[in-house]
Amino acid sequence: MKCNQCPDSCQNKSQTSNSFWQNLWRKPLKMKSPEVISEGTIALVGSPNVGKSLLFNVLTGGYTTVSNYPGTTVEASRNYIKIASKTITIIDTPGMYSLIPMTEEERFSRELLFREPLDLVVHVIDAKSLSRMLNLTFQLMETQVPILVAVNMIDEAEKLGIWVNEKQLEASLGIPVVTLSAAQQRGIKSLTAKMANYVHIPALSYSY
Ligand SMILES: Nc1nc2c(ncn2[C@@H]2O[C@H](COP(=O)(O)OP(=O)(O)OP(=O)(O)O)[C@@H](O)[C@H]2O)c(=O)[nH]1
Ligand SMILES: [Mg+2]
Repeated sequence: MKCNQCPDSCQNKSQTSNSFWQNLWRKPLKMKSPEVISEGTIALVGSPNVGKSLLFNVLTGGYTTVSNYPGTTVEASRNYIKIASKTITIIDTPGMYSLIPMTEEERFSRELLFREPLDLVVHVIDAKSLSRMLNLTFQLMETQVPILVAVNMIDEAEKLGIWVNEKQLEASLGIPVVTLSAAQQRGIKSLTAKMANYVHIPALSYSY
C-alpha cells in the first residue's frame, strides 16, 4: 500500500515523510555561484616572511584562487573583499627584496606589478627591520602606482622595545602608513579604511 494512503496513525507514513526530509537534507544543493565582478585591485608585496599571506588570509577570510604566468612555477593568490561597498581583488604575491629581480619569485612579483592594473600596492614590512625594508618602499614609489606601507608584526617589535610611530613615518615618507599585527588582527580596520581611499567611488547621480 502506498504510504499516502495510510491512515494518519500509520507508522509507515511517518517513516516515509521522515526519510523524505532526511534525503533532502543530505542532497547537496547545487547552486550556481554568481559571477564576481571586481571593481578594483590591490596587491600585497614585500620581502619574504613579513606576513603577506597571513594578512591576505585575515583580510579575505581565506585563500581561494591561484594564478601563475607562463614559464613560471611561482604563484599568486587572489580573493575578494568588500571595501567601501565595492568588490576588490586582493593579490598575495611571492616575497621579493628588490625590484631588481634575483630569484624566480622576485621576477614573478615584479612582472605582476607591471602587468596588473593596480589601484594600490600595499608594501608589507616587518616592524623589527624597518630601515632595511624601506629600500623596497622607495623603489615601489618610483613605479608611480599608489603605495601604502603596512608595518606588520608590531606585536613582536613591541616585545623587543621597538615602537613605530605611524604618523611620523607617514610624514617622513609622504605616503600612508598603517601599523598592524596580522597575527593579533590589530590595525586591520585602520588598514581597510586607508585602502578605501584608493577605491574609486562613482560620483552620485541625481534625477529630478
Ligand atoms: N608574531 C607575528 N607573526 C606573524 C605576523 N604576521 C605573520 N606572522 C608569521 O610570520 C610567518 C610568515 O608569514 P607569511 O604570511 O607566510 O609571510 P609571507 O610574507 O607571506 O612570506 P613569503 O610568502 O615567503 O614571502 C608566519 O609564521 C606567520 O604566522 C604578525 O603580525 N605577528
Ligand atoms: Mg606568502
